[in-house]
Amino acid sequence: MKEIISVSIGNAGTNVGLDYWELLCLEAGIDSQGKFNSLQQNLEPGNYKFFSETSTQTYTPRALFIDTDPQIFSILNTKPLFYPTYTISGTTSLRGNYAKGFSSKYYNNESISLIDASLESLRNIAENSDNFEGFIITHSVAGGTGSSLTSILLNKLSEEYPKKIRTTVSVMPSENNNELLEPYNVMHCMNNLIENADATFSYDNDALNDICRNTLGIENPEFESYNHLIAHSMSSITCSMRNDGSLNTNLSDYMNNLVPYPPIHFLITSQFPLWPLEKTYSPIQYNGFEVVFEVFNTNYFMTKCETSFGKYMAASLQCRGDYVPKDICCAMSNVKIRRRIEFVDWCPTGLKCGIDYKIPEIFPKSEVFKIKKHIFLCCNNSAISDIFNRVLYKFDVAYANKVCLDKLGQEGFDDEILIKDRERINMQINDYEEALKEVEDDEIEV
Ligand SMILES: Nc1nc2c(ncn2[C@@H]2O[C@H](COP(=O)(O)OP(=O)(O)OP(=O)(O)O)[C@@H](O)[C@H]2O)c(=O)[nH]1
Repeated sequence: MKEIISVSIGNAGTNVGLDYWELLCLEAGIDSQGKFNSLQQNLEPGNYKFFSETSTQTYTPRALFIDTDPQIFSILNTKPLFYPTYTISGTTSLRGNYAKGFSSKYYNNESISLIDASLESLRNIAENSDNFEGFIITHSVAGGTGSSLTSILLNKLSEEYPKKIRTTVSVMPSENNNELLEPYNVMHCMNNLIENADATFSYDNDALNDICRNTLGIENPEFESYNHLIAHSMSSITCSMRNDGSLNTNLSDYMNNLVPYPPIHFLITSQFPLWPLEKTYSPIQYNGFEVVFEVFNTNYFMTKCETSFGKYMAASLQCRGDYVPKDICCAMSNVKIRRRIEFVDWCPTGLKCGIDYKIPEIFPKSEVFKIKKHIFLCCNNSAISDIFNRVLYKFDVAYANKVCLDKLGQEGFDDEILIKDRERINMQINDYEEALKEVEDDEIEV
């Protein structure tokens, strides 16, 4: 079992990261002081791998928090669970301007010292690990800090740790966001994710909003509810790594099972059931077939894209809780036909499944019930190109209207850079179109 280091960048990244660790602590029986609370549950030793242990038997998350905004200190100061030295902050937020984070003016003074300090902390965390496998970076692609520092750090990590796996949990913006610089932030950041991340788990605030309203009945959902959903999903991504599961037991399994070739590494997730806590009657007990069938329902996907129009390149199911393996196997073969799930013909991995018999935890202030049978889907579907099309569309509108181009120019971002970035996003969309094409018989090597 290998260690994974989590890095949270910017405001959204920090909020998501904190929720993720809160859930991991609940699942590991570790309290807010980092102490194991034996009253909570029986623990498997593997659960500790994500934490480092001190001589006083205190467990500390292998986690680093980075923000340009110094406010991060006041949030993390109240949380003794985390090492104070692993909170790196600057003096002022980038106020939604990616280019500022990269510009020589700012970069020389502040970004570079933030990144240097972050790399130093990561070296310390890595030295205190037996066999760390890689990184999970939480961030938003739309914020100034979440987009720029993530891009710079990914680049540095690929130089310093070329053999370690770099994954990101990336929050895509809502379609209705009207921040002027956002289209540029998103475009640059997506380019860097294409180049320097090995796998990106994508979440978007519109899809999370729909789930909160339509499934959980929350009239005016806030970030807190979105972040709980993302944290639940992250807990499922890593549960078999923490609990000695049978599928995706480390990050390289995710790569092998879900990423057919490097740029096609944008993954989407869904989970079922999400039973609203406020419902007056207890949750329906779904059977194996029902959970597998429903988890492919587009209503539960945490990224807004038309999966039913796309094709799957690979998909893996993580069953969590009280399952009978035979029921799941039957459900998997039936569901492909009944849901009309189409896989590309050139990728052999198809649909895989693992079971973790531990029932997932929920937040103390949860929106959902604790359910005995939970299922999580992580997949690579060509419909994710919808996101890249939206990125391109928003960029084209902003660029055609010369929105804030002067601000980008002041930071050294000229037309040439912007057009090059645009081209790369276009190539990514073409890659997804290519992926949909069927392989001719004479192209198949025997
Ligand atoms: N899901 C989620 N989205 C958030 C949260 N906070 C902000 N966002 C979204 O993230 C984007 C802004 O990113 P932030 O993380 O706030 O900004 P930042 O990366 O800290 O960058 P600067 O503040 O510009 O320095 C917008 O699209 C927001 O809608 C959060 O807690 N959860």
